[in-house]
Amino acid sequence: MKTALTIAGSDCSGGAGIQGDLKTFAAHGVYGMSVITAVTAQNTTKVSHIQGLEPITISKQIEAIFDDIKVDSIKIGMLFNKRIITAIVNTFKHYQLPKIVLDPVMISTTGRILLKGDAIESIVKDMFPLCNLITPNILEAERLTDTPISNTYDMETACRKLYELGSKNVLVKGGHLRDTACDVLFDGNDFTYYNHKRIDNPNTRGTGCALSSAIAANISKGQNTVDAVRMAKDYITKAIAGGFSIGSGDGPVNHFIER
Ligand SMILES: Nc1ncnc2c1ncn2[C@@H]1O[C@H](COP(=O)(O)OP(=O)(O)O)[C@@H](O)[C@H]1O
Ligand SMILES: Cc1ncc(COP(=O)(O)OP(=O)(O)O)c(N)n1
Repeated sequence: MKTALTIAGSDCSGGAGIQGDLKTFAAHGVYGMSVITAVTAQNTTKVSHIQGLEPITISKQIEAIFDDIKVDSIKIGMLFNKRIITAIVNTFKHYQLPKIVLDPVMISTTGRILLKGDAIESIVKDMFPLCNLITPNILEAERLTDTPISNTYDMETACRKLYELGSKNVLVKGGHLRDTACDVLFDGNDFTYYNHKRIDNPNTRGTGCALSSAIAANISKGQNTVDAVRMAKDYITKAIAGGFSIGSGDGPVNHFIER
């Protein structure tokens, strides 16, 4: 059995974060494990509370897993603050790491800050160089490169700038562009474009989490990065098409449809 680990925040409503990641791993037939960085109280309309965990609690979770179990890939999501990032990076130093897919989660679709300002610098300096792939959305890529993005040409420019920050591959996701859902991958030499039709369904909660954990699951199963992203993009497209309403705000993507 292949394994995958998510290091992320808990979303009690089950659409994003740890809960969305574990559903994605299960749908890929990969054994999922989790290290929780923060507990959020959120639903389809808002994030009402966030409690970052103490760094020691995060380090101990990582040690418990790596001291005993072979980890075939890691997905990293919500990191929340600088102390948490430092704890993870310091604990990682004791282990041989598999490929890491990092979704630099900064803000929820419902508008709540999920990464404190002073933590952005730490992610870039300490985390990006450890990663096989980073998967910023348009807003995150704009923030990280300080450049506006409105089309695929701008996405390529952002990919080049982000690549210089140390990750081996960069995927800029186009879900927030108006009339396309094109994602752009850059490996330092070549671009790969994943161009799917935009789906008209507001129930897209957890798309970024599901995409990055699907990529990690595919890497666990031995896929290279280009194919892992292609398969994950097919997965998320179907999951968005099947997204459903469960509350008064936008609902989650669907991990349970026939594929
Ligand atoms: N309406 C949509 N139709 C099709 N694909 C979408 C749609 N919205 C997002 N996606 C895709 O979902 C994935 C997550 O993208 P995005 O929404 O940009 O990330 P995030 O959830 O981190 O903001 C990407 O592959 C993106 O292209
Ligand atoms: C705990 C937690 N982590 C990440 C997110 C953001 O999820 P994402 O898939 O990027 O997008 P939305 O669900 O916000 O549309 C989150 N909300 N909570």
